[in-house]
Amino acid sequence: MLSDVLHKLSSTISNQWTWWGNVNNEKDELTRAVLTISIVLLSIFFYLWTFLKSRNQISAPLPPGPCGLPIVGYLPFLDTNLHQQFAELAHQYGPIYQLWFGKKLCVMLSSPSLAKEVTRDLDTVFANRDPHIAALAATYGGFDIAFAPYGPYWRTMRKVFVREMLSNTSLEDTYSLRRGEVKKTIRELHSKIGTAVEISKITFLTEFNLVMSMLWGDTVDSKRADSVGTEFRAVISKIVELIAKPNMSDFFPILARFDVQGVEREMKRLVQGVDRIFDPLLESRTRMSRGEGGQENGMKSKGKKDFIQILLELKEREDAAIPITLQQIKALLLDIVTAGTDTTATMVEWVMAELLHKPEILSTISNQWTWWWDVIDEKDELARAVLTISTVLLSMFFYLWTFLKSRNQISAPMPPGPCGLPIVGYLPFLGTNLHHQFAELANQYGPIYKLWFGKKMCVVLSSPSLAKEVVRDLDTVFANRDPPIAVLACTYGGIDIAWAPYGPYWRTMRKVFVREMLSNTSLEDTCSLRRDEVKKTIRDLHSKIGTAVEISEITFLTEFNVVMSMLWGGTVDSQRADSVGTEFRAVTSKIIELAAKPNVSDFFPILARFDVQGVEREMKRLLQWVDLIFDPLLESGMSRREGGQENGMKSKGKKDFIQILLELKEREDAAIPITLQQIKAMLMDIVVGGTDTAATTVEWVMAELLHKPEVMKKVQEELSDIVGLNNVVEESHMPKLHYLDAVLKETFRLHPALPLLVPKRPNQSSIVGGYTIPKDTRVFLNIWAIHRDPEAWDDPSEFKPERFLSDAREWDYNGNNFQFLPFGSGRRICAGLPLAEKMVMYVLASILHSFNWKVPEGEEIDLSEKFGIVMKKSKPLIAIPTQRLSSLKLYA
Ligand code: HEM
Repeated sequence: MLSDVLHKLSSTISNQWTWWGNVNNEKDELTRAVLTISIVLLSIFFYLWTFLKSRNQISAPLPPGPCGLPIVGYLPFLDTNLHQQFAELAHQYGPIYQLWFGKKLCVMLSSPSLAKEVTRDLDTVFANRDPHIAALAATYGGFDIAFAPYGPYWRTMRKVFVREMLSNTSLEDTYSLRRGEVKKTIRELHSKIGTAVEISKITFLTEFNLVMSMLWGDTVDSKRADSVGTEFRAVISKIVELIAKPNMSDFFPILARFDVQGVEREMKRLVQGVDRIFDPLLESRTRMSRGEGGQENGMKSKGKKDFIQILLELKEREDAAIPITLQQIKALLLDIVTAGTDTTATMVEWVMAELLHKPEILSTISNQWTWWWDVIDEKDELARAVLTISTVLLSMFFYLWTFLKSRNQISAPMPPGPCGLPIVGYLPFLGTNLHHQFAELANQYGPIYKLWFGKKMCVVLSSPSLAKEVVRDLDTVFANRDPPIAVLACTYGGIDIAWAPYGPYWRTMRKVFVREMLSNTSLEDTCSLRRDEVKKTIRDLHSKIGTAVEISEITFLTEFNVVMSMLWGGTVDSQRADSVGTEFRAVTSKIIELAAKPNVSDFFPILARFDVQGVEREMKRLLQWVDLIFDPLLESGMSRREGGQENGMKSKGKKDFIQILLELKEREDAAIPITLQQIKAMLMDIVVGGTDTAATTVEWVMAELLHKPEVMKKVQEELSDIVGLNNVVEESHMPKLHYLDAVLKETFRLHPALPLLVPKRPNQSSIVGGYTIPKDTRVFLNIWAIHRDPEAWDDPSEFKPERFLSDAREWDYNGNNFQFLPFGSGRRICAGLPLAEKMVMYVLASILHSFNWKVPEGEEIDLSEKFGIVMKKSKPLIAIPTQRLSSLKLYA
């Protein structure tokens, strides 16, 4: 029985779980039941284990703090003046201590150095908010600036606010409005001379009118503004009071739905009050902007737009990366009006109270500051304006930080997606062609959806706009990789370029590679090496004229030899290179296949140590094999250095890439020292990543051309025109081969070498397409689906190179057009791009110019795909070359 179960377990895994749904006899059913129970038990064990482990893992202790009572924690001991109570507790427990408020752990910080740690050193980690239920209700669900989660939405809102309302120019343009308001207050106070006035009321109204006039220009008439201001004052003070009120629902989420203290209900009532004030003002403003009232905006006289006008315009823009709704505008207004009025008014009241308390200071100030009222020149006016603005800004800043308590809470929902089965998630339903299956799921669930692979959450993105969000707007967050165990095994623990975590190590490795191997000068210096390798291929093919050749074998060897000669500067002799290349091809395709194979160790970390499928073991075996190739080559590189013959490109006084790497390895002063293993990891990237991708691309182009003889004819006509039948192709011809370039681009569109790019892993939770993607999720960008999106492409499944010629848009490989990303985009875009483009074009042009090609008799071109990290043809392409150029000399 046990052996039966184990047998089923292993065959299950290798068949990727498809039998799960297709049991056809009782024995199978029994096995399935036993398997399910084992998985459940294993998972429980696993959860217990991870829980215990995570408890033991936290190396620094939690801060000290008072114990409080069971369940309610410190809540029953809270005073009304929290800030004073917290300061007293800090005397007892130190500048950092913890308190439990029900189920919520709170940490108080009360020293400048801790403030610096949180707001400077760990700024991005602590930049999130922890809005109370009351705050969420007051801000239409956290849509304002102050409570929005740290991410692109917050960034957009804040940018709009700071740039449009608080830029130097806007502040200058609105100076007269502020002056008008202050003058009005002085006039009003003058009319009350000798009678008692409530300072906060006067200051609130002044600040309120000031902010309102900056928002609305001068479209709200002053009487209406005053009455709105009085209403607003009452509402705002209640809102601010409610936000700060300890609320059971915040500390016991289970009680939240009952709203025991009625805080949420009361807040919603207040927000309705705010709506009653804002809605008519916004409606009349919308009518005005549409020209119904004739007057376009409140600052028309100066040809400027007031802030409301700008917000309303943003709302109407359909192409905005983050569209703004009316509710979001209101949330923003509420922030500005609340932060800009109550805080400032309160500060002024406090200053007045202190001054009245200390009459001697008041008299000094009134003597020194009389100019505040009696400005006599422009300089004074400017100083007064700057001071007023600084006070407003400082107060707003103060307000924004008052409610700071960090927690990684994101209010957007999780993406939709299929449920899958308990524990194993969607794993049993995975097919062989993941990119096709992902595209079908996108048709069902939309361009962003989630899947659970065991314990691992994956998100698949399949639209240009989502691609943009991830690789442009949130590039640094998503620049991390999520290497599977198999990949870690073959990259010496992820120390190569492609899988290294985003950070200084990756940056150094990538910089060394790009600067030393792929700079324009290096590419020029190595041009003759590439020419020699391509000539060799042409010679080789000529010797096989009339016989069937496997295209990918030829192209792999060519690309491999090109890369190897660039690395070793032509020092590896050609026969040795050819035999190494043939071995390498076999290993490379196994490595790439294994790296893409679903591995239960990745999805159930508890099983990783058992390596149930043997993927890790197999990968390590392949790596030993690669070591057997690289080690002697590296040793010969080292002995060349020792033996005086510095490098393979000595004749030109240049260093080959291996020499540069070996030199770096010996440098003791390097910021990030490079070891031999890191050099080998980088070589793996270059050789494995650079050859198979390029060779497969050439094979796809050839397959499409043999499938469409009319396109092949046009390509060869262009070659005859540009190169001439009496010449061989040179790299210098490439910029003129426009049609071949379009053919290559169209092939990349239909058959991108990496259909899901390299999976990304966000280093913090973020919102993409309105959904939360939690930290450490595995994120796939399905560029295969994007490249065939009918909304982005006409006849998306048709091979039509002309679209890259006739379309007025600029097409390149730099990842700026999010409809077309064959090399990825953003920081982790393909590092070998300049070489890849050169090599693929050069090899293609050469074999298409030197030979005519046909498929063997009775064979048909098969264009079906086989998924892998690199997407291959499911059947290798076989074709027969015949001589095209007249002179035999051109093949020598
Ligand atoms: C037709 C040829 C090639 C294609 C289609 C291709 C495509 C790609 C893609 C899609 C990525 C991942 C980008 C992302 O995740 O956004 C990538 C990464 C990479 N490629 Fe290429 N590549 C090609 C050739 C090469 C060559 C020739 C080299 C080196 C000589 C190379 C070196 C790399 C490296 C080092 C990375 C990792 C970059 C990083 O993570 O910073 N590639 N490539």
